[in-house]
Amino acid sequence: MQRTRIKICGLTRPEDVQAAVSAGADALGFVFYPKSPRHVTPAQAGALMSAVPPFVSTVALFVNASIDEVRAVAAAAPFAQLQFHGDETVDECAAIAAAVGRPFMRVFRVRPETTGADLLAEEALCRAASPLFSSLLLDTFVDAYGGAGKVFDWAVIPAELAPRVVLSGGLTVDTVAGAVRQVRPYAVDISSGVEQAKGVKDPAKIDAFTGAVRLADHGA
Ligand SMILES: O=C(O)c1ccccc1N[C@@H]1O[C@H](COP(=O)(O)O)[C@@H](O)[C@H]1O
Repeated sequence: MQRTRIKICGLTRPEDVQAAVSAGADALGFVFYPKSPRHVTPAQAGALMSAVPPFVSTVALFVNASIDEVRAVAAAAPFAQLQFHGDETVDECAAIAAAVGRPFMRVFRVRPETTGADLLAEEALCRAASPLFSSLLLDTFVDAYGGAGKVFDWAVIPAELAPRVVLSGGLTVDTVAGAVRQVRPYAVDISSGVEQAKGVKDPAKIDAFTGAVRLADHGA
């Protein structure tokens, strides 16, 4: 069985980057949405990313940003992948990704009425739109866009889609093992669940989170 990849999002401090890397995170997320308490400037992100070792990926998260804003970040911070977490259309995601030459994840913010067919249709649309599309990231619909710690009903995820999705939305140290066992996603993504305060990560929670994922991967 494949191991579940782990993304830790919303890093703002060098010690939090170090904690996530030490805990074995596969990807680190940096938020370029000015309204987020986890927002970093391009220069701050460039400095934080310079401490990330070669085989750990970096993700730049945007909410309704323009091509020029994404270009400005790309010039200052060597991120590996984009995460579009707003109301961008699929074509806008594809155009921005092409402009900066990076693959992209597109968020689907799941509502109570969302169906499995909706998720499959969205993934097909993204694949058709761009060779740079990497995966759907599933989060819970909230007005504030993300990082809100809210869970959706994972039962909506079709079994055939699960191995390709990034599962997020209110995951915690206590719930992630159940999520991995139930959904078997490609990856899990967490932000608020491993914080001690907004924008400040808790190294013990990061360790516990990655440990819980690994145990669940091994059937424990
Ligand atoms: O982290 C943020 O502040 C944020 C802001 C705007 C959009 C998305 C954001 N984070 C992403 O939200 C989900 C869920 O986070 P949480 O674990 O429920 O706190 C996750 O994909 C983050 O990458």
